[in-house]
Amino acid sequence: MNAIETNQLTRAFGSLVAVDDLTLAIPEGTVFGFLGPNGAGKTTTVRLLSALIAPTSGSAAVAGYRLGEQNEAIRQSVGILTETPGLYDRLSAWQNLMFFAELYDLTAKRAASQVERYLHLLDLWERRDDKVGGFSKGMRQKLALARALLHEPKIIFLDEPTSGLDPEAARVVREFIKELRAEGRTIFLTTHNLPEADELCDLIGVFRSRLLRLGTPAHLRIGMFGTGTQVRVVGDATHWIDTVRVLPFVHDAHAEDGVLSVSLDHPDEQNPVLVQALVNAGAQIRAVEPISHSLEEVYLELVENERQAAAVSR
Ligand SMILES: Nc1ncnc2c1ncn2[C@@H]1O[C@H](COP(=O)(O)OP(=O)(O)OP(=O)(O)O)[C@@H](O)[C@H]1O
Repeated sequence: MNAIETNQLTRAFGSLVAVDDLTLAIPEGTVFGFLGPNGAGKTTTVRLLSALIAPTSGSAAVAGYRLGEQNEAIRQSVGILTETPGLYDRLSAWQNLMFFAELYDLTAKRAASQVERYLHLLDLWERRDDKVGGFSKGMRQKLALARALLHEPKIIFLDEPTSGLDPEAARVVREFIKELRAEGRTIFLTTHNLPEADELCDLIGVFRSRLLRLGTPAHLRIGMFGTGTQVRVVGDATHWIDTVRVLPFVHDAHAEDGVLSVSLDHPDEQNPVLVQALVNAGAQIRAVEPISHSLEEVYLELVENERQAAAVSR
């Protein structure tokens, strides 16, 4: 089943269309990375999907409930970690969570057991009676995460969950996200941290008012840049360019610093032929590796292409 489905979901603020015709399906148990530049409409999308604001047009189903018709059920099924978690500095960690548990309508007994569970899970139990005003940014973030989870939502929206955290605290949050996924929950992760998205996400949507691309990190890489093989050779790599360009499956090749970069579609089958051709021609090979592009390169290329296309159509 899909945790989230949208169909031509659109939200305008006056003449500004923040979310334009978004059609998307996110299967249950997925970590979905929602990437886009500042002002792309990501927070607006999260607010739409958690039934905090209404769409201008289009439809969506969240946790199987229809947006607009079953909003209360949607709110009960989702947990949200926003960029500015409103915690009460004068209350202790325990009191903060108990306060929010009551807002979620948990019984007093269940609230206490859930608060205890998440304080333990996020390693805040020893600090439960300390006022949150004295907490570090990492501790606050963990507390805000606990708050989003108290009612055991099936779908969790996380807006920049590791932003501003030191590497150790960020790692704790990332590991926690992996545990949530292992429990079968769906995570909708908004982030500008592309290596983090690459590490965590099963599916990625690149978004700038409209959905520019949707796919697994690997598919996005191949879709943007194709596949390729790097061959490191002894001596000047330009010497072997013609040797590989004549191979029928090679789309293109170039050489730099003793490395031949060869664009081809099926490395598993074609690398042995490529290597054989080079050896036959007299090349001495140091290493053969896949060409890998970072998600950051893919993202920047996509957003830049879209910016140029928008400029041309104006
Ligand atoms: N309540 C509102 N009234 C008017 N305009 C709004 C409102 N909420 C958002 N917008 C506009 O919609 C656009 C998208 O904003 P949104 O906050 O969704 O972007 P974002 O992708 O979350 O940005 P960031 O990465 O900077 O957090 C922006 O131009 C913003 O100014």
